[in-house]
Amino acid sequence: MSGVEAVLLFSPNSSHYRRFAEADPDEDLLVVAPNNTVDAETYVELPLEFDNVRDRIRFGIEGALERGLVEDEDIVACSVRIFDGDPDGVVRVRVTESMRSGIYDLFANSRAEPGVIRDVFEVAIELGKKGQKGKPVGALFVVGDAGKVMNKSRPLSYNPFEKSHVHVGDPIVNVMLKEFSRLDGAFVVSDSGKIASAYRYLEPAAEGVDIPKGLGARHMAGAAITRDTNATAIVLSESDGLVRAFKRGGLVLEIDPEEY
Ligand SMILES: Nc1ncnc2c1ncn2[C@@H]1O[C@H](COP(=O)(O)OP(=O)(O)OP(=O)(O)O)[C@@H](O)[C@H]1O
Ligand SMILES: [Mn+2]
Repeated sequence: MSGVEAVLLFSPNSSHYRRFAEADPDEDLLVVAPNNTVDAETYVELPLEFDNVRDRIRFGIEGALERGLVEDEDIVACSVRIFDGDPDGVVRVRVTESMRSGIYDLFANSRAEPGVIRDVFEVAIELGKKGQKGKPVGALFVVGDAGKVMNKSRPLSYNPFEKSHVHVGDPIVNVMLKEFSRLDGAFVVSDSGKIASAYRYLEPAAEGVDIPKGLGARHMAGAAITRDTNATAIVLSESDGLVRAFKRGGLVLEIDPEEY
């Protein structure tokens, strides 16, 4: 394709991929898909199939940016599926540095399953939009590496999820999470999305944790537990209404639920 820096093929089938690869062997061809089924040389993992084309493209480009495969101001062509079936559309996009939101890193490189991160993230966004009965509410979700997280925390109250085998993403669970978010402490969620506990008081070591000044104890505890374990923390702030994610002891994402 002329006038573009690279061609991004979103979830191509093998004949589709071959057609592009043979048409112009010198072209920078990137495959963006959940799995590299076509054995592409340059491949960006898409941890989730986004239904929305705009989200899918933005996410794929962010992944390519993270990997240094495209850069600010590049014009790229994205071959994507817009209707059902095989890729059926091409969208030209100007890559901008602002596409690097942190979402890609959050989903692609977390220990928990990407779908679990998404489900928890969506609960936090929804809670942030609506609050609890119209009042702003805060919440702290610690996702992944749950055994270690449990070892570095203690219960503030009885655990309503004890012996239950419920998972995030289940509509009834979302109602429960929102209900329990009025109370203190953190939710602990396993790699596969099982809710291990509510009302956990986190006791991680806080040295070496570097988070923006002005954030309080909830954010500090959330950030610190991700340095002490391989968990990801998703925090909704009661005071400023933002959803933040922490990994490896640092802030990776900050989003206003109203704009998401
Ligand atoms: N170590 C901890 N483990 C679990 N939950 C905690 C911990 N520390 C604080 N919290 C929870 O965070 C709540 C708010 O605390 P604080 O106001 O200090 O946090 P914050 O970071 O300013 O969050 P917000 O922006 O929501 O006010 C507490 O009421 C408590 O439920
Ligand atoms: Mn506070």
